[in-house]
Amino acid sequence: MAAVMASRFISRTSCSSYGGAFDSEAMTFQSRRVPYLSTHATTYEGLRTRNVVDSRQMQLNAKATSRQARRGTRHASHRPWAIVVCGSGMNLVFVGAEVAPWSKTGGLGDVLGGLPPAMAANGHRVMTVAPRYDQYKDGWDTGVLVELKVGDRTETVRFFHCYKRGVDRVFVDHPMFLEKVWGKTGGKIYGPVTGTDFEDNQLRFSLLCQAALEAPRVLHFNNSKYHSGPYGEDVVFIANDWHTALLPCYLKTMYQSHGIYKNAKVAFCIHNIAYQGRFAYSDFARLNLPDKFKSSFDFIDGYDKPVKGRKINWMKAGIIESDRVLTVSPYYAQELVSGVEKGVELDNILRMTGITGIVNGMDTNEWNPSTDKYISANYDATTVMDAKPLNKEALQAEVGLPVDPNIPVIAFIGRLEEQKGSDILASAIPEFIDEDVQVVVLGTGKKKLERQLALLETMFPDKVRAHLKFNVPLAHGIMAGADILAVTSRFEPCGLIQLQAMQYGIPPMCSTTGGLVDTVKEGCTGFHMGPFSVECAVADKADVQKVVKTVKRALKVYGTPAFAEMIQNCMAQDLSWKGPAKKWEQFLLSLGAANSEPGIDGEEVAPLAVENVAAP
Ligand SMILES: Nc1ncnc2c1ncn2[C@@H]1O[C@H](COP(=O)(O)OP(=O)(O)O[C@H]2O[C@H](CO)[C@@H](O)[C@H](O)[C@H]2O)[C@@H](O)[C@H]1O
Repeated sequence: MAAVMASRFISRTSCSSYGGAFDSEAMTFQSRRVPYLSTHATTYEGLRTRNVVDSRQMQLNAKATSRQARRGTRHASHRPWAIVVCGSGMNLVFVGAEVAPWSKTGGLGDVLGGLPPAMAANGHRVMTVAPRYDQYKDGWDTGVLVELKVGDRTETVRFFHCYKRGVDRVFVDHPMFLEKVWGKTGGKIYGPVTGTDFEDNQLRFSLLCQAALEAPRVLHFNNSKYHSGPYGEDVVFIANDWHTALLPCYLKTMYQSHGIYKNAKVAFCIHNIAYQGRFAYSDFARLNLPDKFKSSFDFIDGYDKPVKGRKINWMKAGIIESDRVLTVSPYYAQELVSGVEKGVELDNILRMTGITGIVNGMDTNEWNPSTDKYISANYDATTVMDAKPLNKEALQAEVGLPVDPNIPVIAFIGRLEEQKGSDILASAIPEFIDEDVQVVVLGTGKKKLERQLALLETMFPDKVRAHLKFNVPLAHGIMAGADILAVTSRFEPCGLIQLQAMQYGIPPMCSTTGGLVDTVKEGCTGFHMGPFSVECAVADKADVQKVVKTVKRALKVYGTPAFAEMIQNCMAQDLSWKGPAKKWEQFLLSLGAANSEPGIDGEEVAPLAVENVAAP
């Protein structure tokens, strides 16, 4: 440990000038730390020390630019897509286990894909740090390596990078990530099969947290015309879910106690409290943290998994050790502090720390029915009624259901886990399938839940299709072609699926929980079924009836002027990250990190940039 700590802090003394001139001195510092890398580094565009800018001058330039932007006088006419100029803002570093489109198993990846560009568009300097699970075509080798103490070994990680939509996308390269997934990012990020952790997950995510703390200090980027050099120390880290919960602990013990990152802050965002990272108490030793942190991790529950009795709980520590905690909708924030059931035994801690809810936005570049490359007939609010039958026919043909645009199609898309209540839907289907209706399910997850849906397809071959895959084009095809989206979640922190549905003119039919309450209005943009039991062992009979009743109610409205109005209401909303990004800005400013300033009212940088589509 000591040796690594030493090498870590040498950089501090040898780079005392940074924050001043981002020049070749900094490069020398890079080379000193990792001498055998200097030649690689010079081949990397992002690391070249062209455009040397004095940081103070740079800030003044940025402020002037920002003022011009507010007056609307500065547009990059030579690049018609570059419609944004940036203010001085904040230095933001989002850290997460997945980042779409490079890696995604669900909504966490979407948020780390979509929110950072929206923050960049508002004038902030933004980086994401996520593992390199694959050989991403667009991720370049920075040639920068750091050594980190992970468990009882010293590991070397290498940083890869690309700059997209105003965001520095940093990927942490290490065999613990790359060799696990190796070209198949879907579903293998966390374990060999759904619901099972990789044995070394604690080490993998310890490595991610430490690498994320190094990235703003050691990486020098000149891609943006508004910012250059390293991010430095006045940074706000945004840690997402339990995988990143060690970040505030390492920040305090490895950096702040040595005078580094003194003014940095950490916000901890809960996307799903059901996954907390509970491990054996003895595993605390693997984390290389001083004993004083033990109480933040200490946790006792009544479960036998992964071990009986006393445990460590990563999320608990993340909540306690961060500066502030937030989650992805206001209603979910209320639920989390309401009691043990919804707060999953961390409600007491959250009542102590407090928690803020900001509803998620969605990526309206990826999900735009008027430009969607995956759908048969592109449309907007004025043409939706003409396009829907065409897209429905295409969907029915693709999944092998009888092609008839007059039959209403109910869709379900999601991870097949108890949270999403696919078992509740499966129990309800036989009770409403006699109606004139078809059901299309797209999901992958627990084998038991997959089998249940596959069986329904066998029982009702002309009416039910279960595609047990992770299939992005089909997800888009479903959104364009279906009429109603069933969201049968037992709990739902925010939910992006209902936002995507509304964006495509599909009124969701949803349980009354979490972000579904904040985003779907009964009778206006969708149908509410009422709250469901969070008991996961079996599908509660009363909840099954709520689904059956609401399906029948929705089918009565389908095809009427009231339904057409709901479609219009759905499509009239601005569901993009623009509004939520402003709320995030207010929240992050309230942390008071040094040199934090508001940004500007921006649009997304390069909204149509084709290079944003990452491909393994
Ligand atoms: N089989 C499949 N094929 C293709 N695409 C599929 C798919 N299954 C799911 N998806 C996609 O994955 C995403 C799912 O996002 P959600 O937010 O609805 O749920 P998730 O529970 O994963 O996220 C968690 O984090 C997010 C982000 O904060 C919260 O909104 C949410 O409530 C919380 O549970 C959507 O983009 C959806 O289109």
